[in-house]
Amino acid sequence: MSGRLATEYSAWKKLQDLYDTEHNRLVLRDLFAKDPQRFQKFNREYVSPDDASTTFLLDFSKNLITEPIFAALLDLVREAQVEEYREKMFAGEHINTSEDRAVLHVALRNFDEWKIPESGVNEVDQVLAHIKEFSESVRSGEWKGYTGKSINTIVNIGIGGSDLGPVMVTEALKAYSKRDLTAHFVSNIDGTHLAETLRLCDPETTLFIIASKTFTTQETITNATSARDWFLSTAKDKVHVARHFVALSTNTKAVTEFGISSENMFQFWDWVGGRYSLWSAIGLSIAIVIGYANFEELLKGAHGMDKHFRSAPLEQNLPVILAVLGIWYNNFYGAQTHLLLPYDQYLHKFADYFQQGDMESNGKSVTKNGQQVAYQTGPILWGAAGTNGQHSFYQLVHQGTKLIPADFLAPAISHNPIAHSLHHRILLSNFFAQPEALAFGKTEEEVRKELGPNATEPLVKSKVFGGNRPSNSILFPKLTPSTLGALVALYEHKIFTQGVIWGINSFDQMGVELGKVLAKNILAQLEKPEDVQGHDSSTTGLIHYYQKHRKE
Ligand SMILES: O=P(O)(O)OC[C@H]1O[C@H](O)[C@H](O)[C@@H](O)[C@@H]1O
Repeated sequence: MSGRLATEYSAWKKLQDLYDTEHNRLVLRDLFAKDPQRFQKFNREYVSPDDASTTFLLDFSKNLITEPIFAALLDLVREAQVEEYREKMFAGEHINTSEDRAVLHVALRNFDEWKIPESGVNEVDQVLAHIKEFSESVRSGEWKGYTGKSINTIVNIGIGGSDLGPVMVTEALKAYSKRDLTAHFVSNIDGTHLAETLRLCDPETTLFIIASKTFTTQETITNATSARDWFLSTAKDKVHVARHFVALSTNTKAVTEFGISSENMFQFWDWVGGRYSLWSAIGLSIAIVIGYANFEELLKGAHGMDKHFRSAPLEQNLPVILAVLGIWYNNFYGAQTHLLLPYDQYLHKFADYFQQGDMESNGKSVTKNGQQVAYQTGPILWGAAGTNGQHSFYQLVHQGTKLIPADFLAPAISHNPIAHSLHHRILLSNFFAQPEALAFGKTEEEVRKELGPNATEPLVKSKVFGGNRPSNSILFPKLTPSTLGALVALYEHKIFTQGVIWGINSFDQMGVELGKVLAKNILAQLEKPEDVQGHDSSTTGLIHYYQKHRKE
């Protein structure tokens, strides 16, 4: 985030030399065979500074690194002044330079630990109290709809960061949810999303939570307006809107204009980035679903990781370690993507969540100083919950032509130990086996031995696993609110660290604007063919085809 080109650092040049001279020798089979201490050297246990039960193990021994490479990667962190930029973030300096904003999601879970001199920070506790009071009154049934019935359904209407965080966390912590309360999430402008959701709702017992930082996002405002129309088609009187619509936003004026009174608005601030907002008022649906005490545990878990990130020496600092390993593959091995593979069904939205978190943050190609980068920045992030992915795309990960570094995550204990934990033991055996198979593969010799002398050459070749495919394994006791908070914050700070090294601004998202502007222009031209002006022949042809075939 210094804005310097990463390639100018001497540590970068050193890493390039190390890659050029060493990479042919970086064979995991050999590295493990030569060094019985390899696991000891390259694993770290995280224990939250606030709560010893929030803990996990990061095993990064199955990476294509040696101690000198690891040391050089940490030198890069020092040279890029990650520690200085980290302090600037925590101090509330405006490190989001293009928008002249502080980056203070850490202030949303600070619990008075650090004094941060930014306006709004002193209002965080007040908003948390509002979330607590409101979520408790909905959960207890005290909050009544317009006919006097309690709320049994909530619908969060929001998109991007105003959707993905609440969706991911409410799924991840379903074991803690109030089972007689249903939560829906409507994000897409496609009317199908809202229509199919409203079919499941009763206007008398449904609460709509309109989540939008800006309160100008076309999808959210259109969905919210249609939801209000649907509600009023039964409730009739506008005065009832107050019992059934609340807003989460930084934009009081637009919220009031929409017809939601300020006491039903949950405030946050421009220093909360959309993709870092689940800790803010945007988390209201989370608090309603899992209860405020669990929501606070989530925040505390993240805060513990903030403290770790801020104080642990680099060689012990888990976000930093994940960040530099990512850089090693992304920038020196030429890996294009990174996999997130939680072996936990509850985390089935984890990769979706971090697609925005990582790709909207680090999908940039100019530095903070406006220079074009001549190196790769943020990876394409993808993933799925294990073991589903194994029966889908793992073929390519094991035997395809691409190097795809992966993070495997799993809980030691399941919330659902059915069949005497048989399911969980099978799940975990896969969690242990996959990184092993990726790293060590199966040699031609092993295949020949297994198949016997009559096997054809093509069959032998097709069964060889090259191995040497790197991965991290993260194993935690149980998926609790606090552990989830720590894991999310771990990846947030990883993204921060990588952004600083690449010299980019991880906290704006200019790349999402152009399409929005063009869509607005096209929306005004959709009625008549003669209105379609100013486009290339492809876009014009497509719109004309639509106009010929639409039947309203
Ligand atoms: O919360 P909103 O203001 O409605 O914004 C929702 C989303 O809009 C855009 O797509 C931004 O790129 C996202 O970062 C943001 O989360």
